[in-house]
Amino acid sequence: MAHLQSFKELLRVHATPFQLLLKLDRTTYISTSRRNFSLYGTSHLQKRKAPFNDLIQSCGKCSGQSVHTIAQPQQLLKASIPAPSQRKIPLSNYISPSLQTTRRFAKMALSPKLEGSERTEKLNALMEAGWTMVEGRDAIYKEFKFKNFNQAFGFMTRTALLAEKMDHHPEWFNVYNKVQVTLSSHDVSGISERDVKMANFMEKAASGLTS
Ligand SMILES: C[C@H](O)[C@H](O)[C@H]1CNC2=NC(N)=NC(=O)C2=N1
Repeated sequence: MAHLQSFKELLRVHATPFQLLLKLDRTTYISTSRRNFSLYGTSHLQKRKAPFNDLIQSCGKCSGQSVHTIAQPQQLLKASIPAPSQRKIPLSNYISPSLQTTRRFAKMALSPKLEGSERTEKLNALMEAGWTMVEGRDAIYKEFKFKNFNQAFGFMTRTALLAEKMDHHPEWFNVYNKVQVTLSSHDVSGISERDVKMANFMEKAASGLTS
């Protein structure tokens, strides 16, 4: 598979250095525009040297933020993606992005699958509230039981408005006063902060309504 050795190569591939989107790895993406570039990633500085560390240092603004911006185009041209063997970037990772694509990858990078102690802490709280883990996939489930259909549908309506705002949608089934909900983030094939946020919203929306 063709590999990109440097940013120059990427720019050659793309011909003009703006609106590039490159997936550096599972949780780190870079999108550039004519004026700057942004690194999307949850721990691009913590876990390993960011591929554009020299640019980030030169900017001096990044304090381990998840999104880092700004470099001048000429700096980008100088930047090279260090390519130790395991970090060669397949050309197939190069994505000529629509705005929506950029947003989608940013969402994935900024809200990856929950892991470690943060995951345990957040899921335990939801288990206390009656959520359960889904057998065979990384997802959470709860059945809400309301006084009547009206209240069940009102709950769904409020959640639907949030889902559209978050661009994050539940898998659910409603019959009369029951709403069975499964939450998972399809783009990262597991439970992310988005699912925790939606579950907590549902708990509040249902409080006082469930029988
Ligand atoms: C194109 C659209 O933005 C994506 O498909 C969104 C829509 N809603 C979603 N909902 C959930 N639960 N997971 C997703 O990955 C997801 N992605």
